[in-house]
Amino acid sequence: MDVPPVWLMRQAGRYLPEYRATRAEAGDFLSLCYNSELAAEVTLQPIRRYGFDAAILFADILLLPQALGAELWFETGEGPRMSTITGPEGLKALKGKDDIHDHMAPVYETCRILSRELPKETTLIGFAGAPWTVATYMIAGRGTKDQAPAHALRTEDEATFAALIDLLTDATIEYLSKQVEAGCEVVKIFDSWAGSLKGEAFDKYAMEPAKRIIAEMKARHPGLPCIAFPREAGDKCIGFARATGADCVALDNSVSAEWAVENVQKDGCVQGNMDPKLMVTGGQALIDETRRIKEAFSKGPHIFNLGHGITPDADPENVTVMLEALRA
Ligand SMILES: Cc1c2[nH]c(c1CCC(=O)O)Cc1[nH]c(c(CCC(=O)O)c1C)Cc1[nH]c(c(CCC(=O)O)c1C)Cc1[nH]c(c(C)c1CCC(=O)O)C2
Repeated sequence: MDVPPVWLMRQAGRYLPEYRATRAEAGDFLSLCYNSELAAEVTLQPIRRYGFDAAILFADILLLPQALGAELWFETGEGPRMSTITGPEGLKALKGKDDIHDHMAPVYETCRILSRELPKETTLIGFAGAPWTVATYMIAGRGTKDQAPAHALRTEDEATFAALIDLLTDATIEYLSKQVEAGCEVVKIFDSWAGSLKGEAFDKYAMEPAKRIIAEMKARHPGLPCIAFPREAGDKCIGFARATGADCVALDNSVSAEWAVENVQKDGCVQGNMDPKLMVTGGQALIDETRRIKEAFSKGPHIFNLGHGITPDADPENVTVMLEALRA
């Protein structure tokens, strides 16, 4: 059986002691994101330790709204906090799609350092949040369980909501294009809250923006591979690649590998989808599940990954155990 390429979402992160040391040197998470040398260093750490096939740029999906003028900070132990957009005035106060690049210059510099320093065989992945997911944070000012404030704006003032999605779509294209010009070889669009859009709203606000971003990225950068991650979209993953032009659909662990083979992998490459908890609990279950997922997806194109990011309580040794089981 062929060994699939492998990398992990959040592979640079708090479960690694060397990440925690570099983050302490930077001061805090956002300072780390904007310190090109240190952001490149934490991107490289899991590559040195594990030899993953891909490195993902170290940054965050919420840097883009910050570049557009939103306030952003992280509350220790809680997560991101932002200024809120509740109506047309909030939207009007934002900058234009082309006004983000001075703010993002350190991120582009991180890409340039990485494209010099990564081993030739390691693919550099750039990324952005999908417009819907980024909008949920900009509207609520924080992470929410059910994205209720964003759904409320969508139904109560759809003109403002749709204009925000359009701005984010356009700005994401400019942002990702610069990442590619600076050396990223693949781009990934994270739609972490895609699952809370239903029916026509999913088509309009998850599928359409992804389609527009991917079409423009491919027009500007012919042949650029694009990964889409419509997290917890379930049945909506069926046909998602064809509808959006994505070359690969990243799967969360709410769908079974067997279901995904029949319904999603038949159209092209899939990425995923081991439960991140196994990186905490380890043991024989981790080895068995690694082999089971590898085997299940072995008849078609597959990139091994988790269904969501590796968590801070993961044991770094379990990553080695997984890699040995996968590469055996
Ligand atoms: C929703 C979202 C965010 N950021 C991201 C998403 C989409 C994917 C997902 O669903 O996880 C994406 C992201 N965030 C980060 C990356 C870097 C690349 C990677 O290693 O995958 C990527 C691709 C670094 C990060 N982004 C964050 C960390 C932890 C920062 C730290 O305290 O050191 C990292 C490594 C912080 C962050 N950033 C965000 C939240 C909600 C949090 C707090 C939760 C947490 O602490 O884990 C917003």
